[in-house]
Amino acid sequence: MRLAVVLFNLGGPDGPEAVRPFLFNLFNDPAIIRLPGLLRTPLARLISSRREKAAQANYALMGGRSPIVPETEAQAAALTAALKTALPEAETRVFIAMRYWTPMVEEVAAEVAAWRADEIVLLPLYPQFSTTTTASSLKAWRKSYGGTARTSTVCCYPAGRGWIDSQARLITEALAGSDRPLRVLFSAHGVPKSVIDGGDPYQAQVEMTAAAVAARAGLSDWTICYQSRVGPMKWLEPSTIDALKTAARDRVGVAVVPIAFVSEHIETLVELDIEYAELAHELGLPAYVRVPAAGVQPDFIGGLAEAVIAARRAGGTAPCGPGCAPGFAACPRSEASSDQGLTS
Ligand SMILES: C=CC1=C(C)c2cc3[nH]c(cc4nc(cc5[nH]c(cc1n2)c(C)c5CCC(=O)O)C(CCC(=O)O)=C4C)c(C)c3C=C
Ligand SMILES: [Fe+2]
Ligand SMILES: [Fe+2]
Repeated sequence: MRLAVVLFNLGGPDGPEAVRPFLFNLFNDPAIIRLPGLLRTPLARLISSRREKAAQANYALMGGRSPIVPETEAQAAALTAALKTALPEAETRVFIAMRYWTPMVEEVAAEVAAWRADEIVLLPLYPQFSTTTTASSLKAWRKSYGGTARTSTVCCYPAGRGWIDSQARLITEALAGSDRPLRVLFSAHGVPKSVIDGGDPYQAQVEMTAAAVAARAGLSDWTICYQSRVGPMKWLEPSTIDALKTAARDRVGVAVVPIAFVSEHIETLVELDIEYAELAHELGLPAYVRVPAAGVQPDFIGGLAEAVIAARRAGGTAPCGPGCAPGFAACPRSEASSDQGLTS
């Protein structure tokens, strides 16, 4: 039996010349800019050309490219090893499918079909479900995959055991290395507030993750904030910048946890490690510590393997645990439900 596990993430440019087309693909996604194609596509062209230089300068700080693909390849290798032990009877291959740059969902769907998988498990590397990320990737998959394999989908794992344990362990280690008490800032990628007002469960699931991690790690001083704001709309609040200012007023150092990311990329290595570290210094914060993303941390990889096994056992339906997103296109419990307005 051939089992294909497909890991979904956003992707990132693999060189300076890829920055503009990567940004174009992102802003041309109707899950990101909710306008009809006739308006969205020219707008995406305009925004990607306007952002190109500044974005290239940021990617230059990481050697000119995003590390998201090599980071995800390492996760795929670790998950392959975990699944070999857990499912010795299956011939398992873990694929990675990126939404906005190579290896793109469309080409990976063709590869999985050509490999003649008997079974597929779709596994987003987004612990919290959002229409802007998970639903967009799964929709692209469904459009592209032409094979006949029995498919199950993991919609999300905001309070999944392995995911929560990995975060609690990484935070505990970071706090133990500090000579003073720190406030934990759970910093999630923001989304426009209108997305949440439209029923997207992302914010509720981020809050669920943070509360579960805080309980598991026994934290007393913690707060949630949102980074990476783009454009003039109202985004989720408070911003991570405001949370840093509040910590400065309270004269407390911080440990920043990238609570919606599972690997290192521009949002952690540049925004958190350079931009916000500089701001923290300017604000005179007593300490600024950044907790690493989960990467190949064994609890996290073990949790992904468990999610694959549970999805298969459920027979084509996701293991809809606490915080799952019924009513959303990604949640197979509601496979026949509407598309959340993600028209293309
Ligand atoms: C939880 C994960 C993510 C959500 C939710 C999300 C929403 C979202 N993002 C943008 C715009 C940009 N995101 C960019 C980079 C980026 N975003 C995520 C994850 C989420 N995005 C990741 C993992 C990355 C890193 C990719 C990399 O190259 O390393 C970028 C590009 C960087 C930049 O120019 O700032 C943009 C732009 C919007 C508008 C949005 C919700 C509507
Ligand atoms: Fe983003
Ligand atoms: Fe679900």
